[in-house]
Amino acid sequence: MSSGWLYINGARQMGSGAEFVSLDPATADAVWEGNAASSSDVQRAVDAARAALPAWAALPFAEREAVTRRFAEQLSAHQEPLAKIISQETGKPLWETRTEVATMIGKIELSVRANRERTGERDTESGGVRQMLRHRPHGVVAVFGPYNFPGHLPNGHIVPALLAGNCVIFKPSELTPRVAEETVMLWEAAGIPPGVLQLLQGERATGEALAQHADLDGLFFTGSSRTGLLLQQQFAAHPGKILALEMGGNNPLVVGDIERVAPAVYDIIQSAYLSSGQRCTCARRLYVPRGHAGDALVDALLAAIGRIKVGAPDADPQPFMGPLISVRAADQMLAAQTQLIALGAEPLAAMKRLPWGAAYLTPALLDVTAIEHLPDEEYFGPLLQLVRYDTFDQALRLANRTRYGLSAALLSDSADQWAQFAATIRAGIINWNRQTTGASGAAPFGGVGQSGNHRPSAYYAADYCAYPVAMMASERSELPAQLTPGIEL
Ligand SMILES: NC(=O)c1ccc[n+]([C@@H]2O[C@H](COP(=O)([O-])OP(=O)(O)OC[C@H]3O[C@@H](n4cnc5c(N)ncnc54)[C@H](O)[C@@H]3O)[C@@H](O)[C@H]2O)c1
Ligand SMILES: O=CCC[C@H](NC(=O)CCC(=O)O)C(=O)O
Repeated sequence: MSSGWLYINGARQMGSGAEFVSLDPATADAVWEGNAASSSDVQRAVDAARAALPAWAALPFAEREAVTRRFAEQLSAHQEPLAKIISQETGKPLWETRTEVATMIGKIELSVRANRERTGERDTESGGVRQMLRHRPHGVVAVFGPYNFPGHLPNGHIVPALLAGNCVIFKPSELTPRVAEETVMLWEAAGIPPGVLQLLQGERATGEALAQHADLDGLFFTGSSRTGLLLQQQFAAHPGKILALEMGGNNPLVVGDIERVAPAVYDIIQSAYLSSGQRCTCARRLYVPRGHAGDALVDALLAAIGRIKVGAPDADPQPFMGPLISVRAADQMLAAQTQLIALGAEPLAAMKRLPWGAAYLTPALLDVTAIEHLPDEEYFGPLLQLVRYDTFDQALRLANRTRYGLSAALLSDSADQWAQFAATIRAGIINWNRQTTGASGAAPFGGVGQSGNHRPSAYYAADYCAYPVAMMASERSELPAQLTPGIEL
């Protein structure tokens, strides 16, 4: 177990707030134990960031880029230990956390490219006037991370923010402090200057103290819509601060006209149960036509669900699904299932707790067709709701019946159905014959409705990390050939 620290002004130090612990969800062993950052720790971190900002922002881009590239080297050198730590603290199988670390490494190159392409410089001249486009960092920004990708998703804010010249205060999820600590150690080894990247561990109180700090210039958040909406309300009084919200989804997956059942079943499983259903892009609602073709698909899906391997994250051979992040999260999923059944859902495959740990659940498929008012909730776990439909138009209408709008996918052999789907569905990520999960870091990543605030991340993260400055410049002041009417000199 690691004895936890904060990282303020280039030094590791104990927090002076409340004690908290992070547990391995597979074994319930403590993984990290330490003290949260108190409001005075938050104050010291903000002061150190403010002091470090002028020098960091003034560095040539190439020098900031060099630090991020050294961080990528550190990640490569520590790929396997970091994957093991992520697996231990989240319960995700090792095969999956290895891809998470690989994605973190890939993020550096993508972010350098995105910075140049989306927030680079432009110089033109017209009639003796130079026109220049520059981008400036916002200043001191906070990054709040979720537990489900404790390495990759905060990294997706931190790397572009640092490249743009901001100083970052990182507040990871209280469920994954150990991963954050390890990541910051790699930044330290990469030579990040004191005050430029700091780590404040803690629960909600630390998050609130940081989010509400008067000297913060912005906050980049990935997490639940519930927390995101609270932050949105707090920031409403501060239009000068930048707020980027990447939030949840209640994502639909529609099955149209298909001939081959097996690839569709595979895509459904990858959509609904990947990461034990703990991805913001996971499909939560599955629309399948009534009739023989739909029945055959549901039968094949049920058979495949029954064969999904759930097991210890480090087991050999590897399972597809590990435990959920915590016993509490598993309890909440079981409660959601009970509630849906009480509303009229038919459990085709009921979610069950597995005997080898209270956070382990089997994947569920509930037929919710009979529920007239289906709750528009994100159930963040391995629970897929099946709706049988009569017409494709009806399926699209139902799919759009959500306040969220993150991801959506269509499984269909029909190009006409795809054209209709792509034109009708309201979401930031829309796929055809591909799973709803596994979005590309080389594209913008964000959603509409309560999934975000129109500041998409991934390739477009560069946009919210800097603001544009348009300049027009002449070497000296000149009188125009003709004065504006009404002026005499
Ligand atoms: N759209 C995306 O890119 C994306 C990606 C991953 C996860 N998510 C969403 O994240 C959720 C799962 O993550 P989670 O449970 O860690 O989210 P969460 O909202 O509980 O926590 C996210 C962060 O906010 C902090 N926080 C919580 N309450 C706070 C408050 N009142 N004030 C300030 N900070 C506070 C937490 O400590 C944590 O660091 C799901 O809803 C999922 O869909 C979205
Ligand atoms: O849980 C939410 C993120 C899921 C993941 N999305 C990305 O990785 C976006 C790309 C990026 O940020 O680089 C997914 O779609 O599975």
